[in-house]
Amino acid sequence: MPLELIQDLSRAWLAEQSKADHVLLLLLATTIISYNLWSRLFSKPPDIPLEFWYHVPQATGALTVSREKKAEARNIAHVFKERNLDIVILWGTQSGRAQLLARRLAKDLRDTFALRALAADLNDFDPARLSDLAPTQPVGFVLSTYGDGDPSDNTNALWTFLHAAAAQKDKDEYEKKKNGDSAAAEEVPDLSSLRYVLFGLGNSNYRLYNRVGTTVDSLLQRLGAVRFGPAGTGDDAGGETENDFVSWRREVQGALQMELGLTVQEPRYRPAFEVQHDASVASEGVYLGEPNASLLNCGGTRRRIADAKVPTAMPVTSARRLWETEGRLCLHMELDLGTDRFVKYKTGDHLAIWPSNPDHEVRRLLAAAGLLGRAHVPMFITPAGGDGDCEIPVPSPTTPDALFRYYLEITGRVSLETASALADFAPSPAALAGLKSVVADPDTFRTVVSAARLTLADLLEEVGRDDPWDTLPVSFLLERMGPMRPRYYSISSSAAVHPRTVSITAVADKPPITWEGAPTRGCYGLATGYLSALERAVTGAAAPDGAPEDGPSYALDGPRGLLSGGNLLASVRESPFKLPTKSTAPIIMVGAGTGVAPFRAFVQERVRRREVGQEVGRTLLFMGFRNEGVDFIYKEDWEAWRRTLGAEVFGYWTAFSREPGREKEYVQDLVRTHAEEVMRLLEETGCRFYICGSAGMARDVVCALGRMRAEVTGKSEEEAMEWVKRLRKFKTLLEDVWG
Ligand SMILES: Cc1cc2nc3c(=O)[nH]c(=O)nc-3n(C[C@H](O)[C@H](O)[C@H](O)COP(=O)(O)O)c2cc1C
Repeated sequence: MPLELIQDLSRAWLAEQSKADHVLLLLLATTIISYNLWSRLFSKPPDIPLEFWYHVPQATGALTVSREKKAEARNIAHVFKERNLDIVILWGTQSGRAQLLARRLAKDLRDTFALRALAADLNDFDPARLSDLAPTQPVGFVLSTYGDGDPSDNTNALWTFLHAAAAQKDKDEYEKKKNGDSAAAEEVPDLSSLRYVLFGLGNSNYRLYNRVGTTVDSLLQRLGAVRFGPAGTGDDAGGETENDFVSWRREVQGALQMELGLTVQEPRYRPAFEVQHDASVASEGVYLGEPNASLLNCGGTRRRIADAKVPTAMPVTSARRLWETEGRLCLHMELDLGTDRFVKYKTGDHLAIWPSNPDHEVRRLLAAAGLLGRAHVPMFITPAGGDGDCEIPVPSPTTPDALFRYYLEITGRVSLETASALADFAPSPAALAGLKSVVADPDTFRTVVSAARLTLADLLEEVGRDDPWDTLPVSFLLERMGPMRPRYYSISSSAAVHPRTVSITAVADKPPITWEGAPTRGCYGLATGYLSALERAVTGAAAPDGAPEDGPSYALDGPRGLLSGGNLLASVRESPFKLPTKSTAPIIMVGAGTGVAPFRAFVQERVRRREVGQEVGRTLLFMGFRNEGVDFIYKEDWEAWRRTLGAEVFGYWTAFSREPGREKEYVQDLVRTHAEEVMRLLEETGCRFYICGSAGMARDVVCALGRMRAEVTGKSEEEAMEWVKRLRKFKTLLEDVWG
């Protein structure tokens, strides 16, 4: 509309208005301006969403690192050349096992063939430069699958690169087919000079078993790379990862021998690390259990605060037992996040907890390895030889006591390979004979050692009897035992309601006690054992001198008193398990046992939204427990929240699988009983379906969903499962599961 016409029209309109109209208009304008001014200056800021302020600045993995590192150092071909390497083994791990296996493979190749082999973090290299490698520069990939068939954090960059490159190749081929070979296309990464082998770690209880290993393998080949050996898989379901790895490695050795024309060296143990004890070193610089330099000698306050992943000392502000039976107990713990602005969480995140090893296991390993006399003598750990794996898995200098207590996973089951390798260090013919009798036959080993959950200390004691294994090198222990890794717990509090406090919910198995208050064999549930000891200390429930039923004791004060007064080392890990942004969106939650923990946080948050006047959408919760009178947790919370939200908004149902005199019922049965409403809600925009608990339970619930869809639509179960896949893809279906 031309400007003059608008001016004419408004002039005509104004001319027709009375004085009273003008006054009214003026009043209206003044009211609007005053209202705006008032709300800006005097109103309270909105109570929700607080998540915005409490967003955790998580390290973003490869991207963050890549910006900091020089391009050359991130070019794998350059590193090969610069360090004169023969092979690089790259590990992609979430909880440390792939890293350990990659290091073992590199060490084995050094020992067997005198190869210059390096084990390295995938994140240290730019995946786009894999194409720079020559066929004489082979690479090994050792990759675990996490979450719901997802890559570990440090595999993300490779994962994204391979998917993008393969999609580009598909597009390129399509264009060429359509428009002829001359069709202009972007350059597709060419990996045809890459020679590789691959081992995937997974657990067949999960729906997407070893998805990362299989996917990376096929994408590499799609881009022209050549696998010169078998693609191995290690299945954690039956605890067979170690054995699977050893068989795969044997085949890889054969393939490498062919590929590179190698000769086998005389077999003898070559330590990967040099360890020197030095009593004269100033104690302030010695790591006594501090996880990193930022916490060394700092009295609990870390110096470098810019990384939310760095663990910090968090006080346990309250702890209680939600239930207790003869063999197990369930803990609810609350921790104060303190004042460090980088330590924050969002509803649905995880808390990573760094446990320590129990006193008796530390003592027994020190004694069995002949290190009791030097338990507190500082030692320097450096890489042995120039061409090896230079990364030291623990801080140095440290002490044997700190090494076994804080830095290494010493309570895991000993593997056949590690047990066999001990033969070189047997302190006596009797010990050697004892060792040989258990390692000679894999079946005997499985029953005598694996099924009995023997730790390394158990085995050394068992076969060495009274002889300490004092020729056992500390390097051997560093190579064989993984670095201590945190255990993750779903946070059971809402960040909007408790921004500076997190709560966790954990079930601990009570270890079987048979002598002197110490478990006979191994340690069941390292972190949960540690948390129960902490709970006893915080609540004052500990019996003097640790009565047998109290379980193992721990150095709860931490190194140099870092954790005294009931603190533990923890950090927040971001999780994609999040509530929809709109509080009106319906949500369906399915959880079993402690799997209901994040749902406690979700419902708590929705109640808060209601309390501040927001509308809350339909909220359904299906929970599974064993026994109503025993392990049904947070019953009072659910009841109170249903009263606040109203049954028309919040509905919850329970299934019990071990209720005497009642038929077993599981969460998937509950979901099926409510099929009509569940299916209807899933059609609504923004609806989310959450599952939290064991992988087996999650699989059963997903199958139930597929069947329900097939029944509603009359289509086949395969088609229904495609629909489930789409739910996952579009983040309508979210899972937080464990093996
Ligand atoms: C929370 C969680 C999720 C997992 N998800 C899968 C999965 O989707 N598929 C699979 O095959 N294995 C899965 N696993 C099993 C791991 O791959 C297996 O435990 C592996 O040994 C871990 O290796 P890492 O320590 O190197 O990360 C999962 C394990 C955990 C604890």
